[in-house]
Amino acid sequence: MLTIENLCFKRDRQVIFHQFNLQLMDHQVTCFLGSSGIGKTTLLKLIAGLLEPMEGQLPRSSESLGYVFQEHRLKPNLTVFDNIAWVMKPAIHKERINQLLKIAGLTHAKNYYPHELSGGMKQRASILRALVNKPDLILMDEPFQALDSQLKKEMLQFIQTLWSECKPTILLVTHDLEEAVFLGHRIIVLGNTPAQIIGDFTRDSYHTFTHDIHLKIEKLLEKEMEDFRGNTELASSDCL
Ligand SMILES: Nc1ncnc2c1ncn2[C@@H]1O[C@H](COP(=O)(O)OP(=O)(O)OP(=O)(O)O)[C@@H](O)[C@H]1O
Repeated sequence: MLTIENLCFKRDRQVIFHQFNLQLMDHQVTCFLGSSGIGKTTLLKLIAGLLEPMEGQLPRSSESLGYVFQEHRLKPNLTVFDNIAWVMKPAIHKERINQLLKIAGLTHAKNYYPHELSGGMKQRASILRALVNKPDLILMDEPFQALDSQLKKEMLQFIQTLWSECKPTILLVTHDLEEAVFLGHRIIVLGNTPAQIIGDFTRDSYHTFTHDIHLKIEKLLEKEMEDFRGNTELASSDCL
């Protein structure tokens, strides 16, 4: 179980989390949805230990943690293979890189440099880099946003295959409900300021999210966007 207790965090004067609590099951994919700027990336960075909370308890920053950032962050002077090998722990056999490249359809590009890759290939390579050490916890921040719909489908399938391989705990931030429904065992919707959980949905006994749940989440997101627009308009009229 991954437990966040009484988390408080602010940026400049903006309070992003105030006494925020969350419990997440191990070996599940949990997806976070919510309007832009609500604090989804901040939450991942706090969990990863990249940001320090003002108060509260976060899960211990696990040694075996993989982080897929919004942008690919590949080293430009290393090939795809070497980018992955560069972060690999000595205990892991290099054959794992070849296996992962095969699953991701990147075998032919293993000796390419990042500038020779398409956006989707770069993103796949950076996902492999985050997975190579078989981390127990994988944090993914909108990893598919740069991909076209076909590639996104393939990547979703790819992540599902990788999840079935060793069942890591995955926390995925996304704006795409279909993506969350496809991959998530649980979907958490964040709203309000400071951020709160305004929706929390788990798959039903048939292991799917029902149509009803889809509609509920869509409604929550729409309402959240309306409130967000309202607040932005108020804020800009305050400036006049
Ligand atoms: N480096 C920073 N310095 C100051 N404020 C920041 C910084 N990064 C983010 N923020 C602010 O923190 C708040 C939460 O940002 P965060 O990136 O976590 O939101 P998000 O929900 O991930 O948004 P998006 O969906 O657009 O990626 C926002 O109001 C943002 O302006």
